Amino acid sequence: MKVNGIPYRSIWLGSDGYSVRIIDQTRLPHEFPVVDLTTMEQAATAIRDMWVRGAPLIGATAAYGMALQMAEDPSNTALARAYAVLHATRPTAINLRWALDDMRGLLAPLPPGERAGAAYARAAAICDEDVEINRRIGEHGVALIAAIAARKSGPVNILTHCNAGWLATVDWGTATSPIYQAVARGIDVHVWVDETRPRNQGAHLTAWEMASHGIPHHLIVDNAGGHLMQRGQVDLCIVGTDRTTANGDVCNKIGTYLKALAAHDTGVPFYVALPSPTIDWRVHDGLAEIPIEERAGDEVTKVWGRDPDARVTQVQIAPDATPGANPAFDVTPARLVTGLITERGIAPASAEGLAAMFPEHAGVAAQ
Ligand SMILES: CSC[C@@H](O)[C@@H](O)C(=O)COP(=O)(O)O
Repeated sequence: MKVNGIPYRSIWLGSDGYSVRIIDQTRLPHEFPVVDLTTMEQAATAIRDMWVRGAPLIGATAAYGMALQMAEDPSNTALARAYAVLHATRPTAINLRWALDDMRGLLAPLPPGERAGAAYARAAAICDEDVEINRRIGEHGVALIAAIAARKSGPVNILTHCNAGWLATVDWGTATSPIYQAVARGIDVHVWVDETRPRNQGAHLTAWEMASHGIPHHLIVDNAGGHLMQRGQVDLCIVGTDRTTANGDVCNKIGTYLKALAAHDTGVPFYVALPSPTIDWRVHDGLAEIPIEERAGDEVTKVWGRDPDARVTQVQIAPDATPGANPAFDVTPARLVTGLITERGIAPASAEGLAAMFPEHAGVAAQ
């Protein structure tokens, strides 16, 4: 997508053909710093410390992390270590393991001398595939928005949680791709952006994306969604996911479940947009089986922002003696999900729905 008229992806290869360029998302929306990653360890830090985040971008960064390692040392020992270090960065998004398994499966059989070239080529292909997948998610999802627009006057009001925008993927986003494509088709949309405490990905990232593209939007506190749904001010919810089980349970940013409950109670359609690498075909019970990342408590007790002197600073909002508890994701059971918007079409959130959409995985899912 464009930033000040210049097209960007969220990750790309440097002109030296070796270093990997990312946007340090911890500094948005106040700054737009582009950072060079030149070692596998830096790629791991970028994922762990959330310079890059969002399930698809975590996977793409891990793929390039493997490539950086192969350029430095293509030995079997280094390959195994890179897999282990990158895999340990964040536990919930399945795209991380998907990308690492893909890279290791490609690289391990090759002679070490061929590994760096193959790794860079595959990492680039993973990025290109992600862009195309997300473009197609948008093509399927925009039909939902167009159908609502056809039967009402005024804008289609869409609520989204966290950032499942282009910054969370390589381009387009998942939840935002239908929105960008609706705007491109001239459909009148308005987006309710959940601030998404504690890290405020909605306030910092989704709001920035919407503002950058001139898309009408309002930032709302996480607690406002249910109220807006009760009053008929939300036509549609679209969120992303970090891991979707073979039976359609959706693990996404903390607070997603509460939005799904409110949507269910008020009859608002609740859709989840996902690229197929976000499906964990081996997992059937999201609540029991998906590891939920526990992050530092001070992400809850402190907030980042820009002060009146334009300094980006952190302030404490809780007493010194109060510890924060910070589960970063929750699981929305499939029964609360209206549909899964994938690159192949919109699937019912069920084992049957997903197996029919992706029959090549049905064998794994049944095990
Ligand atoms: C297309 S991104 C889908 C999810 O990764 C997104 O909704 C989300 O929860 C991101 O969490 P984050 O902790 O910022 O990595």
